[in-house]
Amino acid sequence: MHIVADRNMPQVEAFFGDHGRVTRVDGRRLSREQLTDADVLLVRSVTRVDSALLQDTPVRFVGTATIGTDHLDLSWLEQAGIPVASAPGCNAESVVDYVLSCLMLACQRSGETLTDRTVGVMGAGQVGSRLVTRLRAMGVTCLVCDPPRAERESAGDFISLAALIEQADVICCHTPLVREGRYPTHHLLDQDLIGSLAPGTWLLNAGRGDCIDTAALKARLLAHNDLVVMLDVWEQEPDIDPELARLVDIATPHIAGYSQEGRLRGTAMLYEAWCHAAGNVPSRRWSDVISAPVVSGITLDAVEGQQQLWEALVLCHYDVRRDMDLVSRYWQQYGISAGFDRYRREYPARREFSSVNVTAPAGWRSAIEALGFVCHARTNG
Ligand SMILES: NC(=O)C1=CN([C@@H]2O[C@H](COP(=O)(O)OP(=O)(O)OC[C@H]3O[C@@H](n4cnc5c(N)ncnc54)[C@H](O)[C@@H]3O)[C@@H](O)[C@H]2O)C=CC1
Ligand SMILES: O=C(O)C(=O)[C@H](O)COP(=O)(O)O
Repeated sequence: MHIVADRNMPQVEAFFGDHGRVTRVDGRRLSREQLTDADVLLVRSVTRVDSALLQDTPVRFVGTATIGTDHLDLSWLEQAGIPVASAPGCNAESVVDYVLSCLMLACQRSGETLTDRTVGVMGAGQVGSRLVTRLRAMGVTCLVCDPPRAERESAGDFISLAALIEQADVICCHTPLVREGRYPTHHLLDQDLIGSLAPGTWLLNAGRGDCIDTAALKARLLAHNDLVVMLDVWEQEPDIDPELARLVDIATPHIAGYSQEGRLRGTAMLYEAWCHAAGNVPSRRWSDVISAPVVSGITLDAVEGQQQLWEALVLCHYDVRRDMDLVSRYWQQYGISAGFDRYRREYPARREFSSVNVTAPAGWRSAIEALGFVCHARTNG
């Protein structure tokens, strides 16, 4: 068996190596000629998988180690009878960790307390619903907009996008890119909605870049510069608008889901799906191949308040400024487009909050666990 895999997918050899030959490719530039004897194709979000790529190739299984599937022509793949696997939820915890790092940095910069803000979450799937769970456990008021879920579920406290924009002063976008159907998300935040954001609103996008009309966003920032904007995803990646990247408060190159756990779970989920399709029993799990964390424990002592604790803990473990600073160096050195992809390829290790055991006075246990860390409570503190 010949397995062709994106070079930016970890540990493919460890999972698939016993079953065939693995060839690594640059997923951004993959061509049909590279697939003339491929049986299995494993991609990331940067490869468009459609008839132009796969027609007349022997590929009989496609796996994408991502949550989003907008880069796959699913209807053509179904018509062609090629089984497809994605990795729902694989990196959702990682994205939530990223969002919390951004929010804590915004609090630190403005001197605000997160519980004084109201967070509006657009898209309450694997990522959005986990974010809401953590924020509500922290005591933060959350509003949720998810029309497909609102339609399907009788219970739930979903509101419209217009109401969310009116009532929330932090807006987090976690919608997939959907171009057709009843609930399209392309430019979901359009010029009018961007114009209606109250001055001082924090706007974060870790869904897909095209869900926001970024020309309109840039125009507003140039005219008023009255929003705090945090973008991990962009229109036209990797060739993103450098002026917009300079204007926003946090600019990262689509790495919200890049925890080591998230990336390994992606590979492992494809391996499990392929085993299932091929009638094999999986013999490896992601936890078998992950390396030991550099930091596995943090001790908190003289904590004065909840907000101080959250900022200290989150930014001590994962400070998003690391990624902002490093990628801006990559952009200077390699240019915007090449630097964007290169930083993602060489992404420095990041572990999820749940990998860290926090030792702290017992009274802080719930505030620590709400964030997603493991807490070892000291009764004498
Ligand atoms: N920045 C990054 O590194 C990452 C980005 N993503 C992106 O985040 C997206 C969301 O991820 P998941 O939560 O795992 O996906 P999911 O498929 O579990 O959830 C998406 C949710 O969005 C809702 N939705 C669909 N159309 C909507 C609309 N018009 N308005 C509001 N909500 C709508 C759906 O009903 C669903 O509940 C992915 O599709 C992917 O594009 C995912 C992982 C990492
Ligand atoms: O899972 C998703 O969906 C994502 O957006 C991934 O984090 C994107 O990572 P790559 O597949 O582009 O490496």
